[in-house]
Amino acid sequence: MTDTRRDEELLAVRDLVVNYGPIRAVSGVSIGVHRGETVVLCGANGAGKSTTIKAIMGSVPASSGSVHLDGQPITTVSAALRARRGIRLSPEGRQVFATMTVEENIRIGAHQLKATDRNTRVEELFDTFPLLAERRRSRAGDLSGGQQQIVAMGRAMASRPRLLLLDEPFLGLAPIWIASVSDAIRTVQAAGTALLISEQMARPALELADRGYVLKHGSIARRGTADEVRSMALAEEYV
Ligand SMILES: Nc1ncnc2c1ncn2[C@@H]1O[C@H](COP(=O)(O)OP(=O)(O)OP(=O)(O)O)[C@@H](O)[C@H]1O
Repeated sequence: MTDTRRDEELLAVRDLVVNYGPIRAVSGVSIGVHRGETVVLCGANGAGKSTTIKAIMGSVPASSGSVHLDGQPITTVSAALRARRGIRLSPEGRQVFATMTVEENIRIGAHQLKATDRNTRVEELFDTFPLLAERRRSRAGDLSGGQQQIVAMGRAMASRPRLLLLDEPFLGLAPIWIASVSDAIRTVQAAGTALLISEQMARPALELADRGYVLKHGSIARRGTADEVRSMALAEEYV
């Protein structure tokens, strides 16, 4: 018997429509992410990237269409339950808990693990993200944007997700921090975690990706390998 699960997509979004009242933000989007794969969703401001990511996480409802994780429908499942099933989001604007330390932020991310596993996981994260270990006792709000991005990713990785959603991880970062966040993303990839990255600044994200989609006015305008999407994005000035 062949192992069809290996070929099956980890995340399958089909014909997703999201309306905000009378505004249609996402209009029939179909995307897939395989196990261990990195996929970029790029497009201009307002194209519908964040809304697609939020609908996958379950923080905005799908008006129609479906979302499956590992072949199981999760379209109407709460965000909390999706997190338990292995999807985690590092949101646009990082949204770290500014008055808490880096370690406290990471511990919050680990809350769904068994109590006996939490300390081990937190130490594992400090081993894999040395930049977090260096700032372990710093207030998260005192860190630079790039450092906060890595805190947000560490917090999301604390529960060992199978799929990590990154919404605009490079937004507003200086080149040196783009390089550090790229390194942190490579660490996530090395752990075997699948990634879906929403990014207006497509170039650094596509350098890390296997495949990409280009969203325009709420619909998928293009799709292809990272190289193909990079050429399209260059021609259309997304990068
Ligand atoms: N809460 C909301 N209520 C009403 N309209 C919204 C809301 N959030 C987003 N929109 C609209 O939905 C469309 C898609 O927005 P979305 O934030 O998903 O795009 P985006 O590609 O992520 O853009 P950005 O790069 O600015 O985050 C835009 O027209 C936006 O104005």
